[in-house]
Amino acid sequence: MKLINTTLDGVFIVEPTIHYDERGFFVESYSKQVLLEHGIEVNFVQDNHSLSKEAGVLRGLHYQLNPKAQMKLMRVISGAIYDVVLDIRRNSPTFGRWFGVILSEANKRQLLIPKGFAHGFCTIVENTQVIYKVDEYYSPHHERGILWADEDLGITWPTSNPILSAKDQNFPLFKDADINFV
Ligand SMILES: Cc1cn([C@H]2C[C@H](O)[C@@H](COP(=O)(O)OP(=O)(O)O[C@H]3O[C@@H](C)C(=O)[C@@H](O)[C@H]3O)O2)c(=O)[nH]c1=O
Repeated sequence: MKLINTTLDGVFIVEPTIHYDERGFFVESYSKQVLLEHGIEVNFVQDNHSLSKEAGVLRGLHYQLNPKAQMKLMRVISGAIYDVVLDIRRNSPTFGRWFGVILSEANKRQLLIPKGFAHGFCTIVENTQVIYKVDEYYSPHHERGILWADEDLGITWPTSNPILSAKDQNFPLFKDADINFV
């Protein structure tokens, strides 16, 4: 398992070593030790699992405000997503910049997302299942979002006509978003 830097400080692609044999494969899907070797100390407390039935389901962009902000470790166990993070740390040199990567059942890549990022993904095949760890419990009171299609962000999603929840259709633009990360 190795961690690959991205264009956003603190965001890593986690590339597992996949051991294929005649039975199938074996992979270490999480290693606390590997994260510690990179100076990342995290206590994951909740695992989430979602199914998106169609290609073009877009969930996001989501975050929880401090003090309930979440680090997330995303992976895909069936299908594929385009996974996107947006830097919402006001004093960051990359504030307002985004990064995207394909996570799939086939590549088994994971995305490690620190606190201070909004996050969303769009499925690129049907019946996509995503599993992720978070280090803070769900808190509806701290839940916030940013409109996925905000032109100021310039995110190149795989579709211009995604399937969205009612909640995700009504998030504010980035410039109006409620953000308490420094
Ligand atoms: C996120 C979450 C939702 N729920 C409930 C609330 C609601 O009734 C139902 C569906 O919630 P949502 O519509 O918010 O689910 P979803 O749109 O999949 O939300 C997720 O999107 C991705 C992009 C993320 O980054 C996650 O942190 C999370 O915000 O599940 C929980 O019980 N616990 C949780 O941790």
